Amino acid sequence: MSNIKEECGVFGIWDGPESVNKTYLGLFSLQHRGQESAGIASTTGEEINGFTGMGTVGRVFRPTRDVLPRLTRNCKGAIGHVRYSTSGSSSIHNAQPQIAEYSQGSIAIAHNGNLTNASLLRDEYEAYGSIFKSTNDTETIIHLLAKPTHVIKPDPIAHVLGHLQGAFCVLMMFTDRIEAARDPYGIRPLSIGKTKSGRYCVASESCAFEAIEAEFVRDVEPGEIVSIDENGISSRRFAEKKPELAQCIFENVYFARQNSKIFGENVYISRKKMGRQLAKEHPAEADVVIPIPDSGTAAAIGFSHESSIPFEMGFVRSHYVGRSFIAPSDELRKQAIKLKLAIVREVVDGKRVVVVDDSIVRGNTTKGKIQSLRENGAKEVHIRICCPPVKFPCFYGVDFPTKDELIANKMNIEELRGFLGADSLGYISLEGMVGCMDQPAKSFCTACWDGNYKVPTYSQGGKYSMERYQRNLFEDLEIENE
Ligand SMILES: O=P(O)(O)OC[C@H]1O[C@H](OP(=O)(O)OP(=O)(O)O)[C@H](O)[C@@H]1O
Ligand SMILES: NC(=O)CC[C@H](N)C(=O)O
Ligand code: SF4
Ligand SMILES: [Mg+2]
Repeated sequence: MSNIKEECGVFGIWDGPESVNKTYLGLFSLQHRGQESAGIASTTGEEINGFTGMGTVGRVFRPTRDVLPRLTRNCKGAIGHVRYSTSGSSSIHNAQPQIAEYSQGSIAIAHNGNLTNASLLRDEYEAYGSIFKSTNDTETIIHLLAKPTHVIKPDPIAHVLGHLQGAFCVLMMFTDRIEAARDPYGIRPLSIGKTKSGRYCVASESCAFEAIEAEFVRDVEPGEIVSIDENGISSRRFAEKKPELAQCIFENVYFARQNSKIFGENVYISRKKMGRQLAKEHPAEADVVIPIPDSGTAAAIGFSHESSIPFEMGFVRSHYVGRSFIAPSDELRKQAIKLKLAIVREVVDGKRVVVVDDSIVRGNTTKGKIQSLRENGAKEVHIRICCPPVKFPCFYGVDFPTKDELIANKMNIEELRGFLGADSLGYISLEGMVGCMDQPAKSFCTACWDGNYKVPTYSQGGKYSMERYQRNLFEDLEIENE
């Protein structure tokens, strides 16, 4: 498995008793963004109920648990979350949506992204006696909302959002509405959809709308708060949109599903364009182009179109192994790569093969598979990668490892080619990759490739920076066994 960890996914809808089932379906289609825990919270208009569990959506909400019907009773609206931990351990106490009671009533909160000042804020609140029940960044938002000097502000939510730094697409559900907000840099995606009956929903990716037969309306603007309730939708700002956005282009390269529209562009199309660009920058003399599925597939099609080298599926992917990078340890990641990708000998035997993938992070996937291609008779192996070498950590909600673990920091491209056992290795250029997007380069974050962190990073204490007094020693077991 890869060492990249998935993003979280959020979904919210105000559609009466239908809301819970639609949230379940929405989360199902966002499953690729996080498989550690899942949860749904619903409101009756008077109270908020919720359920979270470790594992995938289907597992947490398995029919024998009878949770969905119970959450549906008198339901007016619902929000949901799928998590891959980037702040705090992978434990049930960090699963979302998190529900709390405070002086203004009940709140449920679901968050995608990473707050870079959460640790600082937590220090401040703990110094005044606040007790946190989780060890993630998200709970900090609830404490900010509950602060007596904040509840009396004309718009407490806008005020509190103004205190947050880093990446946040956050859904806050109160008994009478959902408030959805996106950080002023627009780091993570968040879109608005509309059901056939005219009810509104929000989701991390537009692929969730397809699952409930809703149509894509537009993205939530960076710095915008969208309110969804019985009367429909309304919008206000908590901050101006930054003139230079920092939309995570890694969403387009790797995270998002290919039928989603991310930052205004279809993911499949942008990946295919990147594949074409890659073929222009690093052509190869070969007989066949094969992708490392799933995320390398669209880029490989683009490479094949541009180079006129036939496209084949030389690897088949087991759909009974989840997206590989979610495994909690390197050993399990490597094991999962073995189980996940098998080679079709008939495609590669005696051939000069171009292998296209979206990224190399630790090199587990590429290293593991090149050797097997040789064993299956490939005459030559040319690796082509659809993003530049990943050299810098991400502090905005992608759990990239530390700098030292990134293979591109351990060796140069020629050394890496030798290490991987390839005949040639070519990465798309940063300009080439960004140039495939419709929006100008300055709209995107590219920090993990060029170290240009446009958004302040403050606390860099890592994933466990708020787990000061206790660590969940059974994190791995919890993921596996719940
Ligand atoms: O260099 P590494 O550390 O191995 O990480 C990079 C690999 O991991 C990801 O795939 P993954 O299997 O996680 O997801 P996918 O099934 O969506 O392609 C990515 O697409 C690369 O193949
Ligand atoms: N990847 C994410 O967006 C995770 C959200 C939040 N930072 C958490 O760790 O729970
Ligand atoms: S550092 Fe990389 S992964 Fe993180 S937000 Fe920026 S582009 Fe995305
Ligand atoms: Mg992949």
